[in-house]
Amino acid sequence: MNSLSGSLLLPLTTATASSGSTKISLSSSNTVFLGFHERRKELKKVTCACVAPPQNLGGDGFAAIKSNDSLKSENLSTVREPEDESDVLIECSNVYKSFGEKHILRGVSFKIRHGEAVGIIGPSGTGKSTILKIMAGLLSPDKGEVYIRGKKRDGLISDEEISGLRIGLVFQSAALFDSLTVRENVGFLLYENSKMPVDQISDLVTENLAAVGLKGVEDRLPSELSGGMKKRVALARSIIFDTTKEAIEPEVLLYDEPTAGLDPIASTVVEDLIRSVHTKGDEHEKPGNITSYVVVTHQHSTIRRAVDRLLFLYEGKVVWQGMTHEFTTSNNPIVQQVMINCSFRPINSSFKNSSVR
Ligand SMILES: Nc1ncnc2c1ncn2[C@@H]1O[C@H](COP(=O)(O)OP(=O)(O)OP(=O)(O)O)[C@@H](O)[C@H]1O
Repeated sequence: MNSLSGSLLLPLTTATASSGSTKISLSSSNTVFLGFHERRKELKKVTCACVAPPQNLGGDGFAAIKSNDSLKSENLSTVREPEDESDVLIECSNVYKSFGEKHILRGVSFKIRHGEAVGIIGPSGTGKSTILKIMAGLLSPDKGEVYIRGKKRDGLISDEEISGLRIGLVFQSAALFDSLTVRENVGFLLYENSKMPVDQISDLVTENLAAVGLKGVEDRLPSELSGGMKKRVALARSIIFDTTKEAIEPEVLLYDEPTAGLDPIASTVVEDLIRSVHTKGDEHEKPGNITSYVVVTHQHSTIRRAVDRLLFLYEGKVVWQGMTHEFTTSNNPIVQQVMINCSFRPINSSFKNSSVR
């Protein structure tokens, strides 16, 4: 059974999730005739949390590190400073993942540090969403390790009870529960998993909806919202937390193409919201706020507005990583080819359909 904690939320409407040996599947049609209490019981099966033991945090972790993973032709093997490991929240080490004959990830290694805003980019089908799901603990690697605050995760998040870090995944599709109202969607984990009075949860839902620029939509169903509004509701759901808890673990939020399908203005709103819920590792951060986040994106505006550091995934490996502004000036031949093929432009262009092969 999946564990539940704070604001971590992995709702899967019309989707299927594997959880250890248990396969969970839920479609909106499964829930449409149930009352709210029953529907919550039903939906509770598909929420899960990932947590790990606390360690001391510190440092900004923003140094650009070039990787020499698969390319030797570029200046990728620059001398690396000794690294401070105490601020590493998530580490993927030599991760491999195949689906049948398709070898998608072939030795992916990177670290997500306290306070970071990281983007994962790369050609379509290169495994960006797959590595996000592995970080979230929804998929386990075939080979390699995932460390959560220094502790090796064995299997999926549902397989163990560890505490100290919340990891939230915001799905590309927003993945709201179709049969629940906006209020029920946003407050879902608190209704289910906290001792907060219903009225207090309702107030908190309204507060979090206001934080993402939504007012008066609490009683609407997801089908009554635009695509951009759905994404904002999903964001509100991912940042809500139990305000009665004394200690709130830091949270890493993973966004899978948060601006896909949105027009430029709606994209900008979502990108700025992603920034606004980020604490940037401030010493006096508010509990419950997002400590670090990772965004999988094809949108240049998202890269420019919402991300500080980039990981470039290509043919199953991280072939380049560095600060966002360094990407456009990189000497890496693959990066340069992407720039030429995709006309890397500042605002709202996309390289989703391009190939660097
Ligand atoms: N559960 C699965 N079963 C089989 N194949 C899968 C599964 N998940 C992903 N794949 C395949 O793995 C490859 C990588 O998928 P993934 O969604 O991670 O790529 P991506 O880089 O995020 O692509 P895009 O940019 O188009 O969203 C694709 O070929 C996809 O079809």
